[in-house]
Amino acid sequence: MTDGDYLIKEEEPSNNHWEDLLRRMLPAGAPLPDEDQLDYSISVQYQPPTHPYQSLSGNTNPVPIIKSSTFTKPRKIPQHNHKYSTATTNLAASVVSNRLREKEDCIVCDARYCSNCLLKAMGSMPEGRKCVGCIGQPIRESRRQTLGKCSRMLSKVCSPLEVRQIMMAEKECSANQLRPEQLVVNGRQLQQEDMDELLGCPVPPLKLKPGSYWYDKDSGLWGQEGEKPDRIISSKLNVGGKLQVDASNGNTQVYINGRQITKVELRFLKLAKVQCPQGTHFWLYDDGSYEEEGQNNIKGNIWGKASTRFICSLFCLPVPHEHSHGSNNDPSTFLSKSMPQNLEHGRVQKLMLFGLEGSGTSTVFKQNLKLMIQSNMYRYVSVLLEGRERFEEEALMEEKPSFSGNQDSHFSDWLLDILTMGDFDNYFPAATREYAPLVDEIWKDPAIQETYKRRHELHHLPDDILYAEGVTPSNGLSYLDFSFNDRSPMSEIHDENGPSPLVKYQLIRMSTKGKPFDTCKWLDMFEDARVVVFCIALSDYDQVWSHGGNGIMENKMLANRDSFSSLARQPCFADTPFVLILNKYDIFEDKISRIPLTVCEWFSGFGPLKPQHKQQSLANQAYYYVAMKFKELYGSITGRKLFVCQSVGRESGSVEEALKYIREVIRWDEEREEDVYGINVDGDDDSLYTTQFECR
Ligand SMILES: Nc1nc2c(ncn2[C@@H]2O[C@H](COP(=O)(O)OP(=O)(O)OP(=O)(O)O)[C@@H](O)[C@H]2O)c(=O)[nH]1
Ligand SMILES: [Mg+2]
Repeated sequence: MTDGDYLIKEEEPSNNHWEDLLRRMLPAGAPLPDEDQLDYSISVQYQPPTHPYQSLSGNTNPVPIIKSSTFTKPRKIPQHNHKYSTATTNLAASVVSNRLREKEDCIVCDARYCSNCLLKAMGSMPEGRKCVGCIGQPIRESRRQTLGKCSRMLSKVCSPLEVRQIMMAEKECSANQLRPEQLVVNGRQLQQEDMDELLGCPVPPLKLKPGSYWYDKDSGLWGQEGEKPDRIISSKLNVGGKLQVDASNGNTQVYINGRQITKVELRFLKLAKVQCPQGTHFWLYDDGSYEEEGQNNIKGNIWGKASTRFICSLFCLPVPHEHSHGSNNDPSTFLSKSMPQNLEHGRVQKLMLFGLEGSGTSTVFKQNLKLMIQSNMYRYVSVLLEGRERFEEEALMEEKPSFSGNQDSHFSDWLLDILTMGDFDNYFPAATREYAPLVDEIWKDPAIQETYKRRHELHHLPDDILYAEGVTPSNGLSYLDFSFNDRSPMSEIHDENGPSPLVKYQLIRMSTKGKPFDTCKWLDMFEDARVVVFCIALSDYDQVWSHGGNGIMENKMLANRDSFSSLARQPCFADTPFVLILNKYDIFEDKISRIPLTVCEWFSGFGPLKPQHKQQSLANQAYYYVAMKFKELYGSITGRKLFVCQSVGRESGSVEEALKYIREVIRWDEEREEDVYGINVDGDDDSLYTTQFECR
């Protein structure tokens, strides 16, 4: 973008929309910062419009434009200054300004374009996001995952209808499809007509990558050559060669439709109470009914019970497509759909959570546990149960004493029983169940503990299981994995392939029991943290406490401040963004009218403005002030920007918003990194991110 572009914009009629929007987002009573001071990295509770996407797209000029009259000479708009950041509006509010800086790239040659050049370079996009010169050419394979997923920038440049058409074309036009010669099914390379049949069937294999696959025409089972089944597609397609007995590399001597099944499938069959001694040959039909070869007697239906579908999820085995069997509302369908997705993509973002005692850090952590545990609990359970079973088998074979040793607890047997009895709905009726006690109980099971001790022998076990090595929650360190299961209408306007892969996050809770961070040698272990989250109780401003139990009483907010500065100075977090959660907003709100904020000497400069409307409460102003104090402090130590949000630890919704805010911070930081590494190629010196370092 050139200065000329800004000149053009400056001639446009001034648009107060963004100012109004901003005013509503800022803490009530806070003055609209002057243009050189704009800084929205403070989250406030803001009610977004009901249709955030529409509210942005309906605006012909959604990017905030600063009135030119205040500039002495034409100059670049300091984009970084418009960074809205509210926890509650991860779309409408937080993204407005950096949209301008986004780039769209060609899915063939990777050339990148800013929003001004995009339409010129790509025209009407009959094959999706390709430069005009690249139309007709095959896409870059690495871009296949993103086909049909609208970027935020595109959704800004085009109308929703256009976006839909472009995305549809991008996904469906023939030039962008895999080419037949890239696929081998049951040992035979595909021809165009095979491809047409495979991709045109009612339930095609989604997200195909070039490679070799096996396909069981009778049941519809489909997998990668040498692997367990990965999904169930339409049956009876006339594609590929004959299914080979060793297609999935199984060694169980149990066969389904002529294929020797894998160990995990056998385990599943056993849990589903299917009798299958070695040497059994089954016929499995596409409706899930099965019989033993030559017996002409249907024995049951594999997918019939919710419990067996659930077990499939545990073992990452496919279940029939929801359109062909089962209902959308069935929780097990939900699980089975979401779970393999989560497992496929391994990147974990570590969030370090710190806070002095009593700041509500544990509450925030536990809320997150309740809120966010989805697939990970199942992953842990499944891997541990699997491991436990394996060790038990080995113990039996080697005639060692019983593996589980302790007969008192049979929790995992109990869990398996629930699963196989089919009444697990009583135990897991909804996705929002409180899993914490369950996790705890599984954790306490002696056999699981034993399995955990031998976890190095388990291949699929994530190394981050439940609690860190050698440190238990009582030592002040615990962690949990979660992912966000919400869908942003902006980033995924329509994705008929189902949800895109979820990013996994790991919330690591540290308690230093008031010890200064300089003395914590193990902090370096977490150098790769993606974000440092520091939790402070806002209501601490009038509290006194004894730091580290040394008997010296001091104001707790000052103790928080010192602890926070000590953390900000840690070299291992020199490049890690910091988010400050100002917790216990409810108590703060209640207290602030009775006890002035100025009782804390650090806040002696606080002078509330007279509220202009009802919602412009004193608490909001005081929150804003406290946030600014911490931001100044952080800026003076690190030269960087601190992100701040508020929360009420006891309210799960509030904690969820705070976590979403943290996710936005990670995204911004990622975008900033991209720019630091010079990935933007159109010569646009990007003030958004570079100046973030300068911003105080
Ligand atoms: N009213 C209110 N109470 C809260 C809030 N967050 C936490 N609490 C309560 O504050 C107390 C302290 O919270 P904890 O979760 O133990 O926080 P912590 O002391 O930092 O964590 P530990 O050091 O592990 O004990 C608990 O009684 C919580 O229920 C909040 O936002 N509002
Ligand atoms: Mg506590």
